[in-house]
Amino acid sequence: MEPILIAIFSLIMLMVYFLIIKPLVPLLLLKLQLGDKAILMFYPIFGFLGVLTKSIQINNDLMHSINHALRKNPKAKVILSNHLTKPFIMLTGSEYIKDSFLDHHDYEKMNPFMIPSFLQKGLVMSEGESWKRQRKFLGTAFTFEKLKSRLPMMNKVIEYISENDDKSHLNDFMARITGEVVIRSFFGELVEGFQLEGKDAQVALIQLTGEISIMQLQSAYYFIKYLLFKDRMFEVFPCKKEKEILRRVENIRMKLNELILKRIQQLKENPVQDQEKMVFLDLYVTEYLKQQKQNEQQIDLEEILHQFITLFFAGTDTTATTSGTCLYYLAKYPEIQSEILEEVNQVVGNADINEDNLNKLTKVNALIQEVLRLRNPAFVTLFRTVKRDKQVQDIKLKKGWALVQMQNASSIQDSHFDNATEFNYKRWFDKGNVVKNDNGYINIPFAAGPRNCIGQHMALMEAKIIIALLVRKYKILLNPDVQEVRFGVKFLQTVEPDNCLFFKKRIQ
Ligand code: HEM
Repeated sequence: MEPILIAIFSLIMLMVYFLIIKPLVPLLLLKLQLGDKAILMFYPIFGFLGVLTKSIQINNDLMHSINHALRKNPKAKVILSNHLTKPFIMLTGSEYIKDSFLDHHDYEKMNPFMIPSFLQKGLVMSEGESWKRQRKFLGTAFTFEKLKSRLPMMNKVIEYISENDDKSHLNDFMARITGEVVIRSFFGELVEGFQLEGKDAQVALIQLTGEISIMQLQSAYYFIKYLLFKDRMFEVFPCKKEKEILRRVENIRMKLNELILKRIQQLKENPVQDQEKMVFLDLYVTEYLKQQKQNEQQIDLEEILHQFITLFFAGTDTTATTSGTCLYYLAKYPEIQSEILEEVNQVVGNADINEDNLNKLTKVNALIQEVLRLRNPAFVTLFRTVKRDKQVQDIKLKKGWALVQMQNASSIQDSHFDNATEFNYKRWFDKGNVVKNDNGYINIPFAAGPRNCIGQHMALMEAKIIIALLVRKYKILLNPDVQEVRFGVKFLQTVEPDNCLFFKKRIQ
């Protein structure tokens, strides 16, 4: 009996050491050093994700606990938490965030997909020279000037999907629109009627990427596997669900590869001459063929495929959730909805949204800015690992620690916005003086620095058209059967439940 008891005792002591003492001691030392500048939110095993989950359970709002702590202690520059056995540093002070964004080479992003064959070689995950080359190459395609040729396509997609979707699931409805826009922006006419797994391509991709990204939040088994093995988690003792996901990933990869190869063949025989008409794939294939001719191959098929998945992953749910949250606020505040409808009728009338009227939708723009300030779906950046011991302002970070930037932390402080926690879209009408004590890193919903969001113009363009066209066509109402609307998390900050809104067709 005794040896068994000793073994159990030793196991418990080991667990206490790894799960509590090991991450907690450096956090306590940091707290001692930083005093008021640090808030300690230690939560054994689950860390930051445990804080969010508890905040949803108690307050119906994933950000409540963190925002409450930050407002109570406006001097705080950092939240100290844990990620299983490691210290987890959440930067909240704008100077700290600035330093870490500028020194981006010192941090490695953790792949949120855990499947390296899907995203790893694209812009979000790549590093060093490969990231620099991709950023430069794609940067030219994401300017407003280049994107404006997509406006007719966006109008068409929104019209079609809003007419045909049953609109009973807000986030699905929005993601069908934004997913289709990304697919068409990448592949153009090549994807007409394109299906994956017997479904419309964007539906299959949304389902798959959604399932993968929330797996770790759904069961402790996946969560601990993710913390232990990261992007190798699917390789280690895969369960039935993981094997099924890997099969779907392979199937989708194969279908996308066929599409890319088809375009390579088409452009070999018949190159596109007009740069303005090129979708993202055409830009890639043209460069790929040019490099092949010059024997200087840098882009390969795998990169093109990963880039598509990257843009789909980065551009679909983010824009969908932002638009969905805007619609929720319009339902909650009917007077704002009337003001927005009046603007749309005056500026756009019955026409499509084009380059001229898009920029005159100042109230629609103000609504989106306010949602991004207060309810940014990307409430923190992707998790990072610190690559080497380094200093950020007065914090000494150790190699291997986990870190995120809370890019909206300053947005809820009265020192930067009047009545900061109040939803007031009118604050954005006065363009000049919205942000107080601004150092350029206070209102940064799309992050900042060299690795800021490359798709921000596209996101704003899409969200404006979605809101304008939907408000013109439908009266947006809160579903009376839904007792409580909450801000939860489906990888991103999301309005829940999914059936919280009604869309009642307006009499034309
Ligand atoms: C409202 C919608 C959006 C929001 C709030 C948003 C937010 C962000 C944020 C915060 C980052 C930095 C992430 C990090 O460093 O961990 C980022 C990066 C990125 N976003 Fe967006 N995004 C949106 C829409 C889009 C769209 C529409 C696309 C493209 C179709 C896109 C493509 C990207 C890419 C490729 C990166 C990585 C850039 C790099 O590392 O160089 N995003 N986004």
